[in-house]
Amino acid sequence: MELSKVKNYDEMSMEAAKIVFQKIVDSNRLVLGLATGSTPEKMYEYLADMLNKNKVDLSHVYTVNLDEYVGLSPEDEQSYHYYMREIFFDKVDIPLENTKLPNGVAEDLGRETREYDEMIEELGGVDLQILGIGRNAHIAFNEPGTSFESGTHVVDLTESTIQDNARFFDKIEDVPVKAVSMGLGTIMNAKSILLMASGDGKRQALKNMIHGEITEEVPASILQRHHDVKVITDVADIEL
Ligand SMILES: O=P(O)(O)OC[C@H]1O[C@](O)(CO)[C@@H](O)[C@@H]1O
Repeated sequence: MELSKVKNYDEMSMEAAKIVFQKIVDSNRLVLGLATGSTPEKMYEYLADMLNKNKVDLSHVYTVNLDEYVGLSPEDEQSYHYYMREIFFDKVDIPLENTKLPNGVAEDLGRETREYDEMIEELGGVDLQILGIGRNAHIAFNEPGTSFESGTHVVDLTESTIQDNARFFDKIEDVPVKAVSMGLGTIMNAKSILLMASGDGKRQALKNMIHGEITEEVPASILQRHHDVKVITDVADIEL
């Protein structure tokens, strides 16, 4: 694991954007795993700026997102489909057919999860996976207790995640209680991983992830077993 300590959210976002930008420019074909949530917002903004200023062609870039809420259609403003279009896809010149997210309104969710994993495999796997981390050390929507071997699956969100995400909704009852999420096994298959964490609220999760026991109770702790993880954080007293 590699650690980059930065001063603030802005620096974290810029450093991450530069890494992703370079990877895009250096590759003939790239599968990017994308995350949502508040953490990567500014990174997408910086990345879009860099791509546009340099007129980078993105027809060789494919994206697969980590997760989507169950019950929210792509047109729903709270859906991750909507978030990705608003924050990134509509701002850059990427063919929309290259961008994939789980379908949270699929009639058969079990089939959706299987087909999502197959789709990732057909693309050749994820080259670079961007991650945030939840306060309870969840990555994607893999809550404590999720199997380290899990593929894409349907998740019951924990109370703490529902509370954390309530800020994006008018009222807490509107927060979906289930999501379709890539599994920990899926994430571990990525060739490289870039995890961003900002703010003191993530301190304990980061400490547990880096130094704690590798246990399914701390989903992000599995990253200790990945050979190519870079963490960028503005949390002051985090060490490797
Ligand atoms: O970036 P945030 O909003 O703090 O969320 C942290 C994590 O929680 C999720 O939004 C899911 O709840 C992840 O996608 C994200 O990595």
